[in-house]
Amino acid sequence: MQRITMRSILVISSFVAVLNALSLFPKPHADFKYLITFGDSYTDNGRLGYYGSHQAHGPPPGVMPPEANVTASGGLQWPQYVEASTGATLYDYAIAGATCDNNNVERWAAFMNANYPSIITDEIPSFKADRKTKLYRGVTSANTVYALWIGTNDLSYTGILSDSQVKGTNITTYIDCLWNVFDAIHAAGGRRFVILNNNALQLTGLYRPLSDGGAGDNQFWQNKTLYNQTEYAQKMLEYTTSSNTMIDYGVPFHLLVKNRWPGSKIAVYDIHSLIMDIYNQPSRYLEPPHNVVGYYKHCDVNGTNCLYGPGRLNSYLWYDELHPSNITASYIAREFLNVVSGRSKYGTYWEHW
Ligand SMILES: CCCC(=O)Oc1ccc([N+](=O)[O-])cc1
Repeated sequence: MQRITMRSILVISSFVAVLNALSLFPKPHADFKYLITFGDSYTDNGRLGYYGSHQAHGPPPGVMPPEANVTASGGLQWPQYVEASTGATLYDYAIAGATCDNNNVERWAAFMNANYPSIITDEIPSFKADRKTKLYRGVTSANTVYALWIGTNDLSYTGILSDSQVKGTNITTYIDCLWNVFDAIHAAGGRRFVILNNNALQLTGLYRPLSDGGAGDNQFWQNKTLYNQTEYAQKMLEYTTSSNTMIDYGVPFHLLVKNRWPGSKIAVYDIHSLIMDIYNQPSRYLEPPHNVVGYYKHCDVNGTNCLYGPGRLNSYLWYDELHPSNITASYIAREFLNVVSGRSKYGTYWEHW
C-alpha cells in the first residue's frame, strides 16, 4: 500500500476510465439535451465543496459551482460521464451528505457548522431559483431528464439504521419524500424522470461485518465495532430492499392510479441489481486483479491519514467504505443512458397510455 497524495494519479485514471467508458456508451439522443440531478455524494460533482467554502450557503441563482475532477468516487461522478459522452448540459444539485429531507433525517456537518443541506430544504429551492435565470432558457419538458438518487444517508447509520431520524418519521416518510421531490419538479415543468433505487449497501465495507472483509471503526461509523455487525448488515439489507420494493410499487401507483404527475414518464433504474451484477461477475467490469470486497481508500476514523490501494482504482468496485469507485460510476452512467433510451434490463418504464 502506498502513502501518496493521489490527486494526479486519480485524475489520470479518471481520464483512462472516461476513454474506456466513452467507447462503450450508447449514442446520445437528440431529445436529451439537459440532465438535472438531485441526490447525495453518489451524484455530487462538487456542489458540497461550494457550500463548505461559503459558510454553508449555496451559489447565487443562475450560478453552477465548478465541477470537481475528484469526487466521492475517486474520480469523476456518474453524471459527469453522462455529460462527457452525450454533450448534454448537466445541472447537478446533488450534495454529498444529503438526505431527502432534513425534516425526516438531518445530519450534522461539523466542518460547516450546519446540517448537510437536503433535497427538499435546499436542492429543490436552488433548482427553482435557477429556473428563473438564463441557465434554463433552453430547457423544455421534452429535452430534459431529471434524475433522483437518494436514500443512502436517510437509511444510514447516522439516520434510520440507528433510529436517529426525526421523531415520528420512518422509512415510509423517506419514500413519501421521493414523491414530494417529483411533485416539485413536475410543478416546474419536468416530465421525464429517472429514479435510481438504493444501492446494495450490505456489500459496502461500511455495512459489511469486519469478520467478512468489511471495515472496522471508520469515518462514516466511528464506533462500528461496538455493534453486532451481522445484525446491522442484515438490517441494512432489509431497509434497502424494502425501500426498493416500495419504489417499484410506488411509482406506478402514484403515476398511473393516482395520476399524480400527469404527462410524465418515469423509469426506475435498478442500481441494486447492477451493483450485485458487478459484485458477482467482476471480471466483466473491473481490471484484474478485481476486488469487490475491499476498497481503495483507507482513512482513519477522522477521514484523515489516508492510504490508497493496493493496486489500481480501476480494479475496485468500491472507492472507500461507502462509495462506488470511479469505474463503477462509469458503468452506472453507461447504463443510465440505456435506461434513458428505454433499452436497459435495469430499467422499468412507466407512462400514461
Ligand atoms: C451516498 C451517501 C453518502 C454520502 O453522502 O457520503 C458523504 C457524506 C459527506 C461527505 N463530505 O462531507 O465530504 C462526503 C461523502
